Amino acid sequence: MYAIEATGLGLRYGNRPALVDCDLQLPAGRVLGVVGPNGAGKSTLLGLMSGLLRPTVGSITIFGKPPGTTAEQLADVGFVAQNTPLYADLTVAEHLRLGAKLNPRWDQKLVDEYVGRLNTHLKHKAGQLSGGQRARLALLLAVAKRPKLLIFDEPVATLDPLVRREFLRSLMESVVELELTVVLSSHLVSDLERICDYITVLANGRVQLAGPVDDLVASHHRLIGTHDDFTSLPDGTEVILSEHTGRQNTVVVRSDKPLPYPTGQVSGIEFEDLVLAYMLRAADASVPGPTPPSR
Ligand SMILES: Nc1ncnc2c1ncn2[C@@H]1O[C@H](COP(=O)(O)OP(=O)(O)OP(=O)(O)O)[C@@H](O)[C@H]1O
Repeated sequence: MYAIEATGLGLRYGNRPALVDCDLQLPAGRVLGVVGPNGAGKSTLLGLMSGLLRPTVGSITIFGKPPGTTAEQLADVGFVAQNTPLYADLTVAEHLRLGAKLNPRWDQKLVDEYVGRLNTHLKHKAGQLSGGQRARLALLLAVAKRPKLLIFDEPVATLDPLVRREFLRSLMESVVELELTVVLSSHLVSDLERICDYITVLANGRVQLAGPVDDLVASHHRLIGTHDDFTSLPDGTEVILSEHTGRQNTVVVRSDKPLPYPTGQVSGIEFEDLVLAYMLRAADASVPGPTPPSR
């Protein structure tokens, strides 16, 4: 059974589609990064996973059950919305007491162990905390409810690079120690590369690319040469992006087979460039990009 399985998932706000025909399969214990430009549908997808939103079409299950339908299912999912929402007038201690009251699986032992890492006083109000302290408190509240799936919408967007690194490190520690499945959205592709083993690139409300990071990186290549070098590509090669500078032609292609070009003309592609290639293709296209088969 997958931790998350979505088939033909879609959601419209009125007449306006925000997410179209989304297929997704994420095994348990994995970390999925959801990336895409503003308005791509990331928050919509995460809202559907958490059960805050209901699909207009298609289906989604979390550990085999529709999200947000039973108390047990709600306890399975920890969701931290954009901007790590906390109660500004409540202290850190009050947040933790509230969490203990509201969550049947609350892990006080874990809280006692982790609370020192918040780097703040328990009497401080959430409104007085720095972005990094808020993010760490939101993470602690989310993991202490002992969910099986942890969902973060843009958890690090407002943090400086050092705090971001520290926050992501804490997150990864929790993932390993508590055997969590995690989904997080971000514009910061380099952060996602550090911690994700699965990726979904969204643009125009559609999945442009999805699957295990290592497989996707291995099946994409960069070709560099003149325009004439790549007029006919081997069967099964899909052109993702083609760019020209002067006489030089740079082409990003997808192919599961080795390509018959000399070293120097063909090379691997960095994760960040791969994601950007799909985002650029979707931005350039007058029609929405394809929804590739999920793995
Ligand atoms: N409550 C809403 N009512 C109407 N349209 C909405 C609503 N929420 C989102 N949308 C629209 O749905 C589309 C997808 O929005 P969504 O918030 O999922 O994108 P996103 O990728 O999370 O964007 P961002 O990176 O800016 O947070 C956008 O066109 C947005 O304007």
